Amino acid sequence: MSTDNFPPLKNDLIIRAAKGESVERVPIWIMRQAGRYLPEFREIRTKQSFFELVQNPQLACDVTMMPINRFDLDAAIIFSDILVIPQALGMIVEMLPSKGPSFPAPLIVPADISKLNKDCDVTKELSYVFEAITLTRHTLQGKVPLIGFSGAPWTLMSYMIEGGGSTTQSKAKAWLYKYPEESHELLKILTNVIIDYLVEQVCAGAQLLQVFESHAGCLDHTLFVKFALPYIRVISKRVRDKLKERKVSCVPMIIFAKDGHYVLEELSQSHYEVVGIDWTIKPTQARRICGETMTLQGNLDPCALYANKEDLTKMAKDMLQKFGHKNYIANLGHGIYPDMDPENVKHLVDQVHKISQEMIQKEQSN
Ligand SMILES: Cc1c2[nH]c(c1CCC(=O)O)Cc1[nH]c(c(CCC(=O)O)c1C)Cc1[nH]c(c(CCC(=O)O)c1C)Cc1[nH]c(c(C)c1CCC(=O)O)C2
Repeated sequence: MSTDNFPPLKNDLIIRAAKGESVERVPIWIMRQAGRYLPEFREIRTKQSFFELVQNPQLACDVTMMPINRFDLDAAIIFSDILVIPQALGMIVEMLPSKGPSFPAPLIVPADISKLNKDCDVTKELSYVFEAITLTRHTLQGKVPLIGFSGAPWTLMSYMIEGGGSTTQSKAKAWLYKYPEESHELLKILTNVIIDYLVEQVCAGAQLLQVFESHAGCLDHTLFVKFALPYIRVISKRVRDKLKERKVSCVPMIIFAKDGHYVLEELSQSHYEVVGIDWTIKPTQARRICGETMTLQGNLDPCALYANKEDLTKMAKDMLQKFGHKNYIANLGHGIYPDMDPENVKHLVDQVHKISQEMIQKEQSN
């Protein structure tokens, strides 16, 4: 499928917001917008395993389109997972029904790094993601932009050592204290793969990129600055350089470090157009730290969607007033939960549009 005849973009609100340009209404998308809270997703999951969906470009495209067909969202995000990178490096990852991701053979000691296929050809190993992106760009017919993504090095490293979810990340953190050099070696391997992966996603048609540092919250400032931040910075720089070399226009990049309020200043100076924030920091404080010209994304508590519609409207309004309509992309502060009522998602999306449009019109008439 061709990558040089994509349909023209009809809604570029999120791209304009990411670049700090003016918008007529605030764009909104929802992290994990294609997921188990949608009955049509649960239906398709009765027939296919999670990674069967991810690895089949047509099915991945169909799932990506599910929330776009239902709600007035301003971006699609390619249906995939951050754990496709450990898979490309040769690790086995299973998605267990009530447990989430699981690695039957995690990395235990630094010598295990040598088992990784560190020179893997990303173009080949993850070709299904690139095919899904190109197919989805055509299927979207320019309705909204398509976001590509990757996990950040520390988050991927911690999954590869923990072998699944963990509240303390203590096995992975032990590496940082006991084996700092080998930890850097692993982080460098991951960074190189992530860079190639993101560049290929843009070449395949991704119009924005989000880097997920989901496990920022278990580090302290010193560890983050040593083991996470340098790689986050190298990624944004090298992705831009590599795209330039290939004469492909760069796309806006979003860094989202869950629970990363303690490194917001550093993240806002890491050459990403957008900083995503969770609900543990006040919007006004995030603005103060990141500056007026930084585009912020977030940060409604995902549980706010359990509230009644009237209260949800108030929370949407409050969020818009605090962030302001400029340099802002509305979103939750983390992924949506599987038991959420899709009706409430629709309400949030529509209210963000309605309220922000009124705010902007009122400001223009003054
Ligand atoms: C940490 C992480 C993962 N995956 C991801 C992250 C970073 C974001 C975050 O911090 O949550 C990213 C991700 N995972 C998924 C997407 C798809 C795009 C989207 O709609 O946002 C994205 C962007 C689909 C998914 N990834 C997963 C599902 C549900 C799996 C299923 O259908 O059984 C979906 C729709 C599984 C997954 N994948 C992962 C976990 C922890 C789980 C289990 C938890 C859960 O079930 O929600 C790893």
